Amino acid sequence: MKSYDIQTLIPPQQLQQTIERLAREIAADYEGQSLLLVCILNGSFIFTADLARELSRHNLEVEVDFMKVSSYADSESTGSVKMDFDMSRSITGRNVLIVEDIIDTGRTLEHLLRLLRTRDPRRMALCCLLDKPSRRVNGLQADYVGEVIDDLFVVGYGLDYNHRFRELPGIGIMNIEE
Ligand SMILES: O=P(O)(O)OC[C@H]1O[C@H](OP(=O)(O)OP(=O)(O)O)[C@H](O)[C@@H]1O
Ligand SMILES: Nc1nc2[nH]cnc2c(=O)[nH]1
Repeated sequence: MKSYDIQTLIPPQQLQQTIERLAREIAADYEGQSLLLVCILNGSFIFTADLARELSRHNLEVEVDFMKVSSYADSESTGSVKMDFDMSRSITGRNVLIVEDIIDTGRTLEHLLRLLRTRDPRRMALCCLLDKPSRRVNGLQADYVGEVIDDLFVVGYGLDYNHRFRELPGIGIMNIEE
């Protein structure tokens, strides 16, 4: 049986402070406007919920929608993402904020942004909780970044290892011992 060693990287209190800061930055940019948060499933479900609740303390109209995408194995050559689950409404003319748990190589979001731009949003921006810039294979940069982390495999707060550990309240570094 495998045992898992998870070492705390970002405790819940620090995540809360980070989300409060992100909400302030976003609210300053969209003051008095409406904003559609697009939660990229699965990993972003907790982050999106907490960010939406934090944004409710500011002066903007927030809606939330969901989509689930995965990169094709040959996505670099096809430039496409597989749409597992699309959002339920039009984004044409809307302020859209894509909410991601983590940006690693940047491939998923590069392809997703290209797809969503064809739907003519008014303004589209990207918010990620965790950013691993050392892993990037393209120039992708988020507009709002929670925490920059090293090239470590992390779990918790929505992020999984083999579908487990999404429920952990903080972010931990996963060490796998066979
Ligand atoms: O920058 P990239 O290298 O493309 O990786 C980032 C993607 O990987 C994770 O999703 P994952 O495929 O693990 O799915 P999940 O959110 O359903 O767990 C994360 O939520 C991003 O969508
Ligand atoms: N759970 C998890 N998913 C990822 N996808 C890309 N990087 C990571 C990571 O560190 N943890």
